[in-house]
Amino acid sequence: MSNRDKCYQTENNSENIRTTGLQLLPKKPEVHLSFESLTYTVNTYRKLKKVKKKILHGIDGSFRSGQLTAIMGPSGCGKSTLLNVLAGYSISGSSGQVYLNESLRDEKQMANISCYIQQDDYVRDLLTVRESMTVAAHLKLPTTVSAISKASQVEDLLDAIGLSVHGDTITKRLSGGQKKRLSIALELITNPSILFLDEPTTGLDSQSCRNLVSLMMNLAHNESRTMVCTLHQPSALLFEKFDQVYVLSSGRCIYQGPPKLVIPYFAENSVICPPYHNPADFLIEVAIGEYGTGVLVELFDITKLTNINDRNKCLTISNEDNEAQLDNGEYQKNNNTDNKRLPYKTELLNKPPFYIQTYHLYWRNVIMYKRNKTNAMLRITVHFAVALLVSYIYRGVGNDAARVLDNMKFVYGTNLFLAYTGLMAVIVSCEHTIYNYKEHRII
Ligand SMILES: Nc1ncnc2c1ncn2[C@@H]1O[C@H](COP(=O)(O)OP(=O)(O)OP(=O)(O)O)[C@@H](O)[C@H]1O
Repeated sequence: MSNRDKCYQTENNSENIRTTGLQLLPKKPEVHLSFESLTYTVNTYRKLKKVKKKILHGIDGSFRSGQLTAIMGPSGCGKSTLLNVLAGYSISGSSGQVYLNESLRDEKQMANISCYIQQDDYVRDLLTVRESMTVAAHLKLPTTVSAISKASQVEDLLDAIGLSVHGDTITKRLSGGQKKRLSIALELITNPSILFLDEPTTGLDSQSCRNLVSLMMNLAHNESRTMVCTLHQPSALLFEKFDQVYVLSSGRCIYQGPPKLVIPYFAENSVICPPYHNPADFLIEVAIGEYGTGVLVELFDITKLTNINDRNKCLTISNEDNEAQLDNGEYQKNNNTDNKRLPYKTELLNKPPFYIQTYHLYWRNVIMYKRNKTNAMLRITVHFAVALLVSYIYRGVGNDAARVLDNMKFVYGTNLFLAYTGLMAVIVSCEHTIYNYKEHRII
């Protein structure tokens, strides 16, 4: 059976979601991401005084390749901050060690092997799905890859992600779930080993959530990627699909392990889940402190202690062992043989040169201008109107030597007008520009 045929059908869904191993770039190595004593501090201001605020309090953890991990916790507990720090977006203010297998994280390597899919879908509204993918392929893949190969990879990925039938649809017409899948496909072009997703299920209905989680699960299980996402309050059905959950409470870890072990683990620490309760809701209630802050302190300490004893910190119980461990009543066990940090090395990706990137960005903008006719017509009309007005005011002035100062004002004014109207476009699209910078880890 070819890789293409290894399709995966989600339960009770109308859409097929498939993953594929067909990639132009060589498969990047499996990467086991772990971190020790991770702290993140920001500056806040109280009555003009700078005050340091700790958001992450020296947490440890480990996210394994081939697993889908959900970072959970109440709002404001530091989920996105943890994702930003791990992905290398928030460097200043953070301390502690982040490991890629046995090596300490290197910023360039991290950018090369990972991608970060943010909560907001930054897909270009006016491009079709296929055009978005093609531009991304031209911007991200090396020039040694031919245009035909890039096109075939785009088709392959669209097929894999279940969007080939929507290839010619303008992205603003896509549903929320389809946009999210397009965001993932855009990142899969470079074949990353680690995918970070910030609240991917927010705003999606239960069916789309299930489809998306199934897709992430496939990417983790079938292609041995390390998938880490933040999650708010999933349904019980969705919750148990994850391989691992990492629970934060006020910037501290209170649990890491398989979802099935949550209830027995807390029960062992005298926190009993009420019957018929969604375990995900129960987790959040514990993390908020509804079962007492004393329990939370105990849970911090136990998790920390387990982590200190374990070289790779927080719990990593392999899936096969889950049932057996559940039966034995063993929860946070160290798995030293599994956790050995493996050597990690990968070649940095050669991005296309600046002039090629500029060329593709230029054509992307031309397409977008052509599709946004109202905007283009408005700009042309404004320029014509201003030209007519200025030429009427300055009619016959050019030949009059007594009005040199007026001529100077004319040159100054027209230059200013042209510069500002050009700059305005930059200011309006500034948000996207910042995102692009972030995407390429420039800031
Ligand atoms: N640069 C910053 N300056 C001040 N406070 C910050 C900064 N960044 C994050 N915070 C604070 O850190 C806390 C954690 O923020 P974070 O966005 O990580 O929470 P979260 O768990 O992702 O929340 P949500 O689920 O609501 O998105 C919040 O209280 C937030 O206000």
